[in-house]
Amino acid sequence: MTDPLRGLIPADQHRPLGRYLAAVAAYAVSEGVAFGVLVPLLIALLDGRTTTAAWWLIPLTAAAGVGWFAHYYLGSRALRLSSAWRRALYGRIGDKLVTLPLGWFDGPRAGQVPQLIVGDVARVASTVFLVQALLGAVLTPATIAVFLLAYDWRVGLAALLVVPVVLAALSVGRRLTERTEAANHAATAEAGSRLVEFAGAQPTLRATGNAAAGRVGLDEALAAQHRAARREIVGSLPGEYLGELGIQLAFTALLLTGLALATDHDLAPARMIAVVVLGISLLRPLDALVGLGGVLRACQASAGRIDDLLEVEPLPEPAAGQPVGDAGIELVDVRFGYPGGPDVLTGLTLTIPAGRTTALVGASGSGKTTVTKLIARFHDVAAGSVRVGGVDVRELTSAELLSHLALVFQDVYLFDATLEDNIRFGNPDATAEQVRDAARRAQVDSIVARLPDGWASRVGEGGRLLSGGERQRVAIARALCKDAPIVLLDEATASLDTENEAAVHAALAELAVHRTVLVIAHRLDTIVRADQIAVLDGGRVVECGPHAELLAQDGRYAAFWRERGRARGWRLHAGERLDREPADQASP
Ligand SMILES: Nc1ncnc2c1ncn2[C@@H]1O[C@H](COP(=O)(O)OP(=O)(O)OP(=O)(O)O)[C@@H](O)[C@H]1O
Repeated sequence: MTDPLRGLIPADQHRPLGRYLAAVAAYAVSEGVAFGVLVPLLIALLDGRTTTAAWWLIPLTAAAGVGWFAHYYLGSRALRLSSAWRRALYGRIGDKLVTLPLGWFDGPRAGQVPQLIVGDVARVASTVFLVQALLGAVLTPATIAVFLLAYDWRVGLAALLVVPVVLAALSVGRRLTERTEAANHAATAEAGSRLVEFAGAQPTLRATGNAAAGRVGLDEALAAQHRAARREIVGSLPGEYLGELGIQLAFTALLLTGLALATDHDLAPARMIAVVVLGISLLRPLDALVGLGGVLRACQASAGRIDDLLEVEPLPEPAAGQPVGDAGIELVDVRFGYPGGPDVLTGLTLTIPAGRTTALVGASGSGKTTVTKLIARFHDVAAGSVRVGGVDVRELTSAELLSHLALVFQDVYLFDATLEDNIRFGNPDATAEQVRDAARRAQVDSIVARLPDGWASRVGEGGRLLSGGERQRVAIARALCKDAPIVLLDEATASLDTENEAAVHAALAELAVHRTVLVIAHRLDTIVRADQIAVLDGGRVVECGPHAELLAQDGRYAAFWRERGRARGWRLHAGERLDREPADQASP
């Protein structure tokens, strides 16, 4: 077994694995012995010596008995080992996931986790069965070879000489077949994902009256898959024929050797038949051996991916944190860029006063979300510092930091549980009264009223049974239940109906009471009401202050405000009052 696989074997499974391997070896050798013992039995039968043949039944029965016992033991052992490995790997991956930097879940590798958990763990756990097949394909022919050499070294030597030729023919054949198989697998996977995409895009395609155009990519993928399948059928034939040809030639070589020896009277015909049959049984498992090579490589690749995840370093943390002062936040000369990308923040400085609401505005991609993620320490800054309550976030343990923060992001995740369970998730120690109170303040009780089972209604996986605005209200209730002094909020960009709009606003107003709120503001009235507005541009804060002050400066913010106002058909009156409540969003 190779390194990545070996590294994933749980320490407490080394001994059981050793016993298992010994049983596998005993089983494989017993099979070889059974084949070997068949030769004298066959010779005795062909010579008409039935009593001698009957005596040979004793070692044959003994070998079969050992094989039967080992096989029985292996069956239960393999299942137990593989489920122990699977359990241990799930445990290690679970333990790792809770230590991964939060930013890891933003990255491309996070999308591979389902495949890792479903496919790769199962494949690594199945190596227990693979080892059995591999050892069988090596030890059984090796045992047969010993018998063959003992019965007739010339036929034995001929069999051993053709082994590398057979292996080479099988390997080349297998490679040819795998190449066309891989192309077909890729084309099939592509067609599958196009079909899934086509299904998911139905509402958009129909709404835009573009259903036919949406099929183009799918039809192309299906045609490509059809071509690849045909190529696989035609392309795999030479490979299969080559492997088969190698085995046939090897059989012929053995047969000719036996015939030559029999013709020269060096080998009795009965003995010749028996040893040639034994030689043929030595070559047969080689086909399986070559096939198992590909499976082993797939297992190694899976083990490598699991290993990569387990190797991800957590962000360094102090053993003990420091007392946090008030709920203010400071970002001082912060530089940050995502791995492999340009700097997103290029010396950003911002003070977010405790107990006040600060709105972040800026063009799409200007780094608003990144600022909130740096405060929650999804990533570490490249230069500068992020301080919460006067303490650098790198000097706090992650549990301590997150205990001061409530995150209400747009992609809020709700569990397929009841509304009550979802809200309680913010604070598992909350009493039923506290949960209901948070729900009431976040306007969740009106959702409860419309659901068939009220508080006991489940919200579906990811909260799909609720609308976007309702999901955000549950997330706000969760934050209220947690009662953290700092709230990082990404306001919903989805258009909300009037009722939801009003409810979300009321919930947000409740959340802002006595808390430090940093809101990525998309709605104009959220911006107007903020205590201060920070305008991001070029990776820095270019303007910061209350709405009236920034308007008076007549700088970047005022230009943005005028432009948005014109675009939405709104007019700004003296005193910064909008002439109507915005029912639309405005992502600056
Ligand atoms: N996980 C990530 N990996 C790599 N690049 C990222 C990642 N997240 C964001 N970015 C990039 O960083 C830049 C800033 O993104 P960010 O999401 O912070 O901007 P934003 O102002 O919140 O944008 P929007 O208003 O559109 O949500 C963008 O160029 C974005 O493509």
